[in-house]
Amino acid sequence: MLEKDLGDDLKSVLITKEEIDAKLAELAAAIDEEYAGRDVLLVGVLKGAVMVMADLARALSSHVTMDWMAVSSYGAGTQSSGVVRILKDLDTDIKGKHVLIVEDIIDSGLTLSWLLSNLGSREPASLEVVTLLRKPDAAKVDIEVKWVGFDIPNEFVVGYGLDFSERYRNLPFVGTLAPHIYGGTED
Ligand SMILES: O=P(O)(O)OC[C@H]1O[C@H](OP(=O)(O)OP(=O)(O)O)[C@H](O)[C@@H]1O
Ligand code: HPA
Ligand SMILES: [Mg+2]
Repeated sequence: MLEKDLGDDLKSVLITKEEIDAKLAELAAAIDEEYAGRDVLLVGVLKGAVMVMADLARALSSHVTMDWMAVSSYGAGTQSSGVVRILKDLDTDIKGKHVLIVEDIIDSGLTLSWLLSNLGSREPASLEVVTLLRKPDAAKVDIEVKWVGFDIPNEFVVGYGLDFSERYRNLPFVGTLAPHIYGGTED
């Protein structure tokens, strides 16, 4: 799957496109069951969640609407700064709506923890989270997440929406970055 001419930028493929597709179908079935007969507003967290949102939304049978929020805590680095900034707010008033936050990754959990309290204060009827990836060993805050695709090791990953300095988002799989790209040490 390295046909996109990545040279030696990647250390390994962690999750293949086929594994992502199968997992999203599984998550979509569980989400459809939970929201049966109810409208759900999917809130995608830009930019990383674009691929998850696009593929998950198409796998759902529920009536959904979509909105987007852009926040940033990483800038160009590989460590969360912990300081969350709103770059784009929702267009929708979520009061009384069933809101499902769609994320690509929960790493330290700081972004999501902040989002949950921010969106929670807007009085949605319900507020849940679906994330494709989570790094349990990197958690700095405890968050309850209803739907998790894959728990992964505490390594910086790219692809399927995830970037390093805005690159690699368009890879169809999730891979780990070679240390020489981000200045880490070989192991
Ligand atoms: O759990 P945390 O340590 O807070 O990290 C998770 C967040 O970091 C990434 O976003 P980023 O700020 O890099 O923006 P991007 O989606 O535009 O790349 C990712 O998409 C999550 O939103
Ligand atoms: O491992 C990661 N890769 C890319 N972006 C991220 N944002 C949080 N963690 C990561
Ligand atoms: Mg990023």
